Amino acid sequence: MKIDGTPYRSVWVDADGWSVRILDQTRLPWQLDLLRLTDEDQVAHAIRSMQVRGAPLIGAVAAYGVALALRADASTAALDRAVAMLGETRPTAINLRWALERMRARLHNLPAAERVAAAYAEALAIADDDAETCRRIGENGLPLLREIAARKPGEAVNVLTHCNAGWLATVDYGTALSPIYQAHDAGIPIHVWVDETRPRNQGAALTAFELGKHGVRHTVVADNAGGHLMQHGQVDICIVGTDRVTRTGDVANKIGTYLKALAARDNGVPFWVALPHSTIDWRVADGVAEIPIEERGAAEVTDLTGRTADGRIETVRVAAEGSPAANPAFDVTPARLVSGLITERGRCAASEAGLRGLYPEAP
Ligand SMILES: CSC[C@@H](O)[C@@H](O)C(=O)COP(=O)(O)O
Repeated sequence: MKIDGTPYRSVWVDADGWSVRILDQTRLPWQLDLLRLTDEDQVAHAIRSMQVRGAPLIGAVAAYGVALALRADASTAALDRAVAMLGETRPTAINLRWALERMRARLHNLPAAERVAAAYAEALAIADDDAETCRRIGENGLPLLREIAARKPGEAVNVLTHCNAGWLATVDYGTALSPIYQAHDAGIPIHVWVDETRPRNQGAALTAFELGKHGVRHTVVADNAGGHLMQHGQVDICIVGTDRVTRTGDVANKIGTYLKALAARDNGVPFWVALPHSTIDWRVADGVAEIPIEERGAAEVTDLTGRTADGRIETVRVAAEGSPAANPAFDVTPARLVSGLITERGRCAASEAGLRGLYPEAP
């Protein structure tokens, strides 16, 4: 996708042919900082600190982290160490484990001398796969928006989304935002309600930034506004991304997603979830009981970061001094509240039968 006319992916290999470049998402939307990562510890730090975030993107960046680790030591022990260390960086998004397992499977049986080149090739294949997958998710979600547009000629289709499931969360195009970009490019009038997404404000900072750069009309709302908007007929459809979908169709996503699904159900608003194949955890059946939910630091809740009037990026405390805070970063929306899933292979019911219909080869 483009920023001010320049095409970007969210991760790429530098012109030097080996170091890894990312956009520092902790500085967006205020500053466009390109970071250069040169070893697996820097990659782990980038994922933990959320300089890169979003389920598909952290998988792709971790894959490059394995390639960087092997440059220093291509032994099997080093490969296993890098996979284990990078796999510990964030617990909820299954894409991380998916990408690392794919790297390990590709590299384990190769002679050490062949591993570095193969690791870069595999990481690129993962990145390319994600970009193409997300493009297709857009194609498969587009008819939903077209149908709504056909029912209200001359009026904008109002979509509500939570967190950032755009190109910044993937290698390119995004998941939930991909159909929105395709609809906008096809001339369908679209307006997006962007949940701010406390505590880290991925909606206000990243989704609003992306949509603005693409020229998509949008409005940032406080997280708690969604129910009211739905009651008043101002939301035609909710589309969100996800960090892990169980084989039965339960959906883990950024904290607050579940409440939006409840409000959507109460108001008869369709609630769709967009995901790539790498987000499905075929090993898990019960999302609420089995998906690990990341607990992040209290400071993300008690403090806010933003730009001052004179252009400095500063963090200020908003909670009362001394009050403790809890920060569960994800929640699980049970499949029964999900209208359907949008994947690169098409749309399906949020159920084991629905998913297996699209992925018959799954374990
Ligand atoms: C295509 S991204 C889907 C999800 O990863 C996204 O909605 C989300 O919850 C991201 O959480 P984050 O904590 O910012 O990594």
